[in-house]
Amino acid sequence: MGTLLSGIKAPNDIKNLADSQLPELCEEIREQIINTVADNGGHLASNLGVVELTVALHRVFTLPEDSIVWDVGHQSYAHKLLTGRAEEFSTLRCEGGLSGFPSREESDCDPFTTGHSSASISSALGLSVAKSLAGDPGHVIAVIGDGALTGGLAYEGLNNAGRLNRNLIVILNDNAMSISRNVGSMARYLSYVRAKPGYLNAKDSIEAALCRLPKIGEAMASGVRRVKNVIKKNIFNTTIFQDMGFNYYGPFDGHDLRTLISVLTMAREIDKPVLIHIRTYKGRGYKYAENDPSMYHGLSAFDREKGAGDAGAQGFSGAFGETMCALAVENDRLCAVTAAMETGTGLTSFKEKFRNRFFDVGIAEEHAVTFCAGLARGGMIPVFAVYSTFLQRAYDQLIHDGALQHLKIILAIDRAGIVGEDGQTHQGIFDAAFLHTVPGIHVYAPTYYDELSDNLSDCVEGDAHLYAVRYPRGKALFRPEGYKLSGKPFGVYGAVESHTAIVTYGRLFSFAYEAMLALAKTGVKCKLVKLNRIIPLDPGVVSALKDCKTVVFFEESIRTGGVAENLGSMLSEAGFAGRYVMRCIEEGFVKHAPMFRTLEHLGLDKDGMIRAVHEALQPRLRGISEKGMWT
Ligand SMILES: Cc1ncc(C[n+]2csc(CCOP(=O)(O)OP(=O)(O)O)c2C)c(N)n1
Ligand SMILES: CC(=O)[C@@H](O)[C@H](O)COP(=O)(O)O
Ligand SMILES: [Mg+2]
Repeated sequence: MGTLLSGIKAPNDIKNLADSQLPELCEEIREQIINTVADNGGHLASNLGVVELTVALHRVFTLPEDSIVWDVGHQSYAHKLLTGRAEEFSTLRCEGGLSGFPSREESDCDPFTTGHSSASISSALGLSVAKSLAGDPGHVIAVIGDGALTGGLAYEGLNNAGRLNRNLIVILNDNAMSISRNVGSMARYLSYVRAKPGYLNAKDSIEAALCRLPKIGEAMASGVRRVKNVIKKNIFNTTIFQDMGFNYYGPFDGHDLRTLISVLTMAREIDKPVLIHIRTYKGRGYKYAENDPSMYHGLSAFDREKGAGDAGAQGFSGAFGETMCALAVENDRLCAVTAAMETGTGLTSFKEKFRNRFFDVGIAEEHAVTFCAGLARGGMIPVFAVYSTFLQRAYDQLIHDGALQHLKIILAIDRAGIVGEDGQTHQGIFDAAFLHTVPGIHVYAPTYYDELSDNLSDCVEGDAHLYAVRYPRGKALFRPEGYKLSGKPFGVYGAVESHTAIVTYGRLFSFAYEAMLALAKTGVKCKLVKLNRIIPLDPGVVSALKDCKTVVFFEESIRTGGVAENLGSMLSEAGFAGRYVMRCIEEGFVKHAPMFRTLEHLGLDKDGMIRAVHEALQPRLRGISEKGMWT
């Protein structure tokens, strides 16, 4: 670690450095971030883009009295390094180590634990109002990217904040990129604002004025007043932000420390909402990331000298993308919709081949579902490819705009289940539960790529209602020899006459099958029920299980409201008198760790399953047998 950075042991230590040392500090921060992400994986390009901004924020504001809310939070690495977490930074995204996102548990300089986009203005506004009510003078700053500004929630925040008579600073970090190139009218508008010549003149004169601003110290007050006056004269009056009640300043060079510090110092003094528009470059300071900011947005460990290789969409996402292309050739009504996750969901080749049927709607999951409703109403067959965790945003739209209208919308739910290093905010462990409450939906959980294709093509062919096909992050696991697609809602494998049953779905089937084989070798014969369609469950599943003495259900999902609970209640109604054990995710939030380590911890790997079956068969040893049917 660089010498300046290693001297920063606590929040606000940065204030002990001289102005002249700050560029070197920025270099050290960049080095630290590049090396750590090369070792551990993580979000590189976005973090490299905000190094100067972060340094400027920490120079001007005092944490934790003042609060910085990073939108999404994937760009908070420099902030971590400057708030007493430099020593532990090498543990970033590792099990037991620092989170890759802001985390309240980690530091009181992280006001919120975040990972989902477009929420910063709302939460910063609430915090600011609370401070005001409590008589707390602290400032609140929201840093939001141009990509995050495509999310509707951001406008709800802006709308609400516009009339505030208190200092609230929103920094728009405009790098013209979401994960892919930013899309939509707002992106176009920002590029217009950035490029408008009259505007640039104003910017130049503002910058010239700012350069004359004295150093922090005695002369600050008059300097700030002077700059405020100059800025007032040069303010660009016609931005949407100005119209919404914000004082708008910018766009400024977001890599120019002196300008940033001066503007922030000025903005701190204004008892109104202020929006500071800065232009930054994603990947700044690492040539590979500068050249391909999209690939370096978030990535696995790589060789720093050689850079990362672009593997393209692989695993389930790759299979989904290929299937979509194949289906689109046969059916010209098939459309693909993504909420700013084109590459992650495997839709790049669909976009290239079927440009007029591909829609990146920005980070706008609610809109995406309702937009799909419109497409469906107009006779198209929309497939919304979305990560499980982000679909949470669109619950009402599924019910009101989709299910109630009896429209055919297909959800391709990627990253369903444990996702690994992104951790708590990104685990896909809620959809299987909340989709139970969406009337009429059919949800499939393929274990293998050909099952995914089969399910998707059935949905495209099927009647008019909501469908979801949910599949995990990464690749398919063990496939039993001779395993064939059944095309049925469930299948029964192994010792079909046994009174001991394992039930599961999705990728856990692979582990369950291996567990079943291992148990058989030790004389414990089980049947294995694989659920292909998890909502609604086929009544045949109940028939296959109701005479069992012991049923153990493994589910990579939150227990409350999940498939295991639902099956339990169906069995109960059918008069099941055996022991029903559910091994699901009990804790609401599962921390970051490698995906398979997490499954192991949760007892959802092969060994965990073997243990659970043994325990279920010997309940008295654990002293829990008399407690009823469900455990
Ligand atoms: C609700 C939601 N949808 C999607 C994402 C995935 N996501 C994370 S960062 C990102 C792009 C953000 O772009 P921007 O705000 O401009 O930040 P940048 O990376 O460019 O600094 C996306 C789409 C998310 N975190 N939350
Ligand atoms: C910050 C964010 O929300 C995304 O960048 C997310 O981390 C992507 O996850 P995958 O790596 O699984 O595509
Ligand atoms: Mg951006």
